[in-house]
Amino acid sequence: MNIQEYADRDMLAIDVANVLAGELETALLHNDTVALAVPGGTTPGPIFDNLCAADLDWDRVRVLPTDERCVPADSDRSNERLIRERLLTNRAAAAEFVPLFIPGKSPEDILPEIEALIVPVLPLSVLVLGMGDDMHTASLFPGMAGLDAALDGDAPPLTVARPQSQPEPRITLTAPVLNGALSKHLVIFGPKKRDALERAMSLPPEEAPIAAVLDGISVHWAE
Ligand SMILES: O=C1O[C@H](COP(=O)(O)O)[C@@H](O)[C@H](O)[C@H]1O
Repeated sequence: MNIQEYADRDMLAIDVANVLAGELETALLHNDTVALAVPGGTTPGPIFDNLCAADLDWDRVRVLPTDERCVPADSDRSNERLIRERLLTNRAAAAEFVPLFIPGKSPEDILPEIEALIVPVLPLSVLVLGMGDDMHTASLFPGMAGLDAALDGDAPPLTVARPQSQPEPRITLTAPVLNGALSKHLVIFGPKKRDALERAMSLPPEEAPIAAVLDGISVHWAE
């Protein structure tokens, strides 16, 4: 794991977007299509605002969320909504979005359909993760039912998460898909998350799920 510190959040957003664009460009040299998985939540918006302008063959890029909250796509809690509004715009409007949730059915019922969409785009070429103060990443939450199975190296690519701390169920990529990415980045802001990450390093992944994906990851941090 390598931790890069930035002077401020704006600098981080510009630099990380450049790194991601460079990695996507390289991946596109070697593949007809490439997959970029990105988080939702409050952290990645400024990176998306920069990345969406990158001069890439976006029509060969498949963009998917690392996890989705099972809410309507127009909800302000929808990760899809954030990605569509902040990333799939400008030049990146040509990219194809691959959803992790389709409203109207229960998450368990929709899972086979979503898996059939996701499996063909794997492995991920580029992965960006966020992390909560509680050390969850994607929607792999400490203490949630099914966490051990989702962290297992033989886990199916997706699982339904019902974290007690959250208002809605989630669908999330599992540890083997996250760890199968050719390039992995974690973006965190503020001292609380920095402390949480440092604590996670000495905790088992069942208590600190972020610990399951730190091998070979580039961490980007700004105050
Ligand atoms: O719920 C979620 O939380 C994490 C962290 O979000 P943040 O708001 O603290 O940046 C995020 O990475 C994940 O995609 C999201 O669904």
